Amino acid sequence: MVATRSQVNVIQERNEMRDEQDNPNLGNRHQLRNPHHGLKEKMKALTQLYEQQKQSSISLRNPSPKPDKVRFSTHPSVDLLSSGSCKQESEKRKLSVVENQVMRENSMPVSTVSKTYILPQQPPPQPIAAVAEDAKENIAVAVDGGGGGGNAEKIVVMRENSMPASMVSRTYILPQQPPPQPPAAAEDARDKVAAAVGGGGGNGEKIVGFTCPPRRGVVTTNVVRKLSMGGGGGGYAAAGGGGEGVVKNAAESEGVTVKLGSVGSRILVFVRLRPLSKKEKEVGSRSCVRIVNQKEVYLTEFANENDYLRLKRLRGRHFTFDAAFPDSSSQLDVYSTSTSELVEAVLQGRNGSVFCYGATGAGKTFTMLGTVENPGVMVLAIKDLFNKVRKRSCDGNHVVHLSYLEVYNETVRDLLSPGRPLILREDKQGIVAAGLTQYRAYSTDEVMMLLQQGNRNRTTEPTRANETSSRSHAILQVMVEYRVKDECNNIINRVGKLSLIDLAGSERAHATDQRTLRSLEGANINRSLLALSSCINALVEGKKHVPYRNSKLTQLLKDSLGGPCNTVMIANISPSNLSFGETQNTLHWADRAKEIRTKAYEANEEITKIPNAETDQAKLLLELQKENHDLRAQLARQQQKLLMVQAQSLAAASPTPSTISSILTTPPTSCRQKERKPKSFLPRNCFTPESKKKAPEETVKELKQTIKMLEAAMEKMKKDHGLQMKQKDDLIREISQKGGKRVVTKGNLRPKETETGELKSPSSRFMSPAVRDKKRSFWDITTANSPSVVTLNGRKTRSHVVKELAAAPSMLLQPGFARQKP
Ligand SMILES: Nc1ncnc2c1ncn2[C@@H]1O[C@H](COP(=O)(O)OP(=O)(O)OP(=O)(O)O)[C@@H](O)[C@H]1O
Repeated sequence: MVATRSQVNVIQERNEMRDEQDNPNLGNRHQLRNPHHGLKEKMKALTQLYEQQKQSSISLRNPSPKPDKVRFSTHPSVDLLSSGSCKQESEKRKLSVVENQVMRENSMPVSTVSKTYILPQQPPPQPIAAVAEDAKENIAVAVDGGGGGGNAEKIVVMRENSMPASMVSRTYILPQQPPPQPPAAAEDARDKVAAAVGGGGGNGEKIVGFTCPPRRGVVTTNVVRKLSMGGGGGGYAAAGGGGEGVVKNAAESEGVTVKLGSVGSRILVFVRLRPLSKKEKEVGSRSCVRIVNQKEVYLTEFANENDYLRLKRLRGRHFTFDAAFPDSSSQLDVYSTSTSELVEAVLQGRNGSVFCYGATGAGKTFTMLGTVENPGVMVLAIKDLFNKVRKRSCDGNHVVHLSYLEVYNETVRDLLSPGRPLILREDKQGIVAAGLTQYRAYSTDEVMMLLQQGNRNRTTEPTRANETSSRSHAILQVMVEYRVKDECNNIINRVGKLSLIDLAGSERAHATDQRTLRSLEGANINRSLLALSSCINALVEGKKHVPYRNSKLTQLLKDSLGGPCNTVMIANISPSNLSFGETQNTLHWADRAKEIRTKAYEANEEITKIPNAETDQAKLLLELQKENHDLRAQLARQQQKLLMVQAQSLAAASPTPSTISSILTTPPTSCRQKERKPKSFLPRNCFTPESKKKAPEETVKELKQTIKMLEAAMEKMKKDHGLQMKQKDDLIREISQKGGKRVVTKGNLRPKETETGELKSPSSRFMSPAVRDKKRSFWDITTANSPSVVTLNGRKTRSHVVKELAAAPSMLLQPGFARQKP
């Protein structure tokens, strides 16, 4: 008969209480011996209270002849009737309550305590009393469940933290992890412990807890691994998911979030369970895998029907991973939990690898490639990548390159342009397949097309386990190059590489196909997978030499396993009990792989600095261009001013309207010059892109010359202006001198008629400048459009104006104003 720890404790307490009664001095010793004394005291008090309340309710229902003699307070330690006799009575009752309980617990049928599942959920901190209450409830469940008796399986689900030690029937804690040993030896050791505990395979549940001390350089997850062997009606039927005793857990509905870097730089391991296939259902296979809490995988081995000795014996194992996907998980669930962060990291210039591992037909290709309706990780990753690239295209330039290869029978082949086998070479980038085609991809559709093309070239054959079994390992590599300028104008070049690997599945060789091509393929696949396991072992054990060179596959995976890379492993498993061996093997290696640590790394980033001298010259060029622009604007303003002054002075000095109009309308010399030769002041290519190609010194020289020319032009204009002013002054002086000698009258002004009696034309009267000055009219000004005829003084005369009027089109020549010809 198996006694639970709680039962052992209660018996112990009873003995201690008796000892205390016999010898009160033992109280101190008891306290020292039991570190949980306080908790137990409280538990005891609570148990008593519970019993007291039960008693009182019974007594209320069946009133005793002396009902008033015993009354209970709400707290067991406070007795309202504190007489000496009552105290004795209550002490006696306390003892009898404990005895009753022990009796009941001892009489519980063993088969009722069949299993204890520990959920790693962290409850909020509770007061000790609450914990004790919890514990009591759990005991009650376990004990009361016995009422049902028989072999019925009872499952107690409780939180890890709230579980008192007394609840576990037997817990063997191995004090120290034995030195690293080959997997088979480790397996053996565990089995031995289990066998020792399981004994003859009685009815009771035996639970063995392993607490592994942290390995060298390994992050421990503080999860108690359990190996359980049961017999009879108990055992792992519920864990097997065979339909009986299904454990429902609220935590199942919780989302699993796995953050890169949140667990250091170790490989993240996920497990994906596929649904039972039609074929498997037809042959009546049962599911032997169950996923609980989205992280834990329970594997059950059902006994062989022909093995009558072990018919009732079940063997199972429990594994914990970063996440475990049940058969109902969608492709998107798998992608977003396992790979989406890797894609983001690749855009930051980091390397990432995802590889699917598992037995043939376990669902590796389905996870990686998927179908048209259910695209897998490769397709979803590429879609996501291009979406992200499109969103960031405003920041810089992205270039996506793609390659797709397979390793078949230890030869590497290009799937995008099949041809001769490729040779692997090691260079500073790592192991590369020489001559592998790198396609530049511009869109998701294009990549999809390339993928389809590559998959058509991939070697697949129907096998016993899978109609379309991949007989090769396929590696799709996507390289993303990202170029951007930072604030200092430096060019940052980031290169990230994402490797998506669909491994071939191993299959057990059968005697019948020993000499077939399939068996040769199988042998090669197994060889490379064996090489992969050796590498995993070496990496986990921290060995200096990792045998990557043992196979082409491990050579290609060197970066992903032990290099600077974010690596994700998806272990695919079948739920069928017929594939138990393969599933156990896969889970075992996945569990090992969890402990591989990848190298610390930084983003593959290259910064190209633009030399300071170059930036200085570029700055100088810009400054000079700006200065040039300002000077031109300034010059234009000066010219405008100058023109205004000229116009005003001329208007004041010379009444010739045409002169004024010509000044106003005719652009200044410099402007005319500019019009004719627009590139005379500035170099032809000052603002053209070619100017960038010229040496800055040359540009500076040209600009200086331009400035000089502009200054000279301005000087000339000033001189002209001064000259004109002088002329004006002379003219005024002359007029004033003439005016001083004779008085100008109308008569004087009128020219004397010639002796021939010939009358001068009226226009001759207007020869005098004084009169001309006075008689300026609107019409004269309008003639400004006429071609300028300049006199000696450089001014126009009215006669000229009149002459011109006939020729020049003016308002007078407009209809209604037409001048009659004499
Ligand atoms: N999660 C899943 N949901 C539905 N069907 C699945 C799932 N996983 C796998 N399958 C189906 O199981 C069968 C085998 O899967 P798959 O070809 O992916 O196995 P595999 O591990 O790649 O095998 P091999 O190593 O021989 O290539 C396929 O018909 C596939 O559609």
